[in-house]
Amino acid sequence: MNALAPSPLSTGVVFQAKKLRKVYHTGELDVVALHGVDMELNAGELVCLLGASGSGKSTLLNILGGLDIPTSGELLYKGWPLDGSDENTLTLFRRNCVGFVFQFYNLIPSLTARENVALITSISRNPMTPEEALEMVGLGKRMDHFPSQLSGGEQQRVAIARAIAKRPEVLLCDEPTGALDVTTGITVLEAVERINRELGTLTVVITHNAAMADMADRVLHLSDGRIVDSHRNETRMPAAQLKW
Ligand SMILES: Nc1ncnc2c1ncn2[C@@H]1O[C@H](COP(=O)(O)OP(=O)(O)OP(=O)(O)O)[C@@H](O)[C@H]1O
Repeated sequence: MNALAPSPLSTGVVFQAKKLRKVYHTGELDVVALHGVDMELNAGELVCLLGASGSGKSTLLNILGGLDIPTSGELLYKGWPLDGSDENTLTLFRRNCVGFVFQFYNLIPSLTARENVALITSISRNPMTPEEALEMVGLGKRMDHFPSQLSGGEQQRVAIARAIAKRPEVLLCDEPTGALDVTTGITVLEAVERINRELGTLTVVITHNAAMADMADRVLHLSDGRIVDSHRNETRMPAAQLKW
């Protein structure tokens, strides 16, 4: 089966990056955001990407999600190249295989939670219903509310429901709790944790917050565009028990 078609989740290595390098050219200045990243991400893992501001976390996540391409190096998604050498592969990958959650929720204000999610389910090939997706993030009772009637944490959970409604193999979250207080942030992380556990979605979460790393299977530390440390947690702490 084509790995880029919607399919049951796979096992084994999902992403393989070799010597991934990203240089931004701005005027006369070249900024090297990634300095040769090597890594593998496996099916069903919950991975935390930690690092200081400017260390290259968003650059790496955007490349993993097919929103950007590396300047050089190799990136394979289940053997398919995501390095820009094949635009068709990138398009299919973005459409079928990956869901994104950003710090700001980017919901359409004039649509209800259900309608925001339905925008995606209407163009996906094997989606959940918007109701199923909203139930998964604990918003079964708020489906007909507009974004302005929801708290920040609830809006972020709608954004998560929208990201996972197409049943992507990969969920990429860029500072999903960055705009939220601790208690609300934890409800969002609980939703992420549940999706990873129940759907088996490979989930990568960017954070500045080292306390969040305890909920992950694996923690990758980025510094100055390099992975400087990678460790595996023997047990995952439930998101509800995290403190920061
Ligand atoms: N579009 C761009 N053009 C030029 N430089 C960029 C661009 N995007 C990022 N950079 C630079 O690349 C480096 C890595 O940025 P990146 O956003 O990936 O870091 P980050 O770890 O996600 O930071 P933060 O936690 O602040 O979001 C930084 O030096 C940044 O200024």
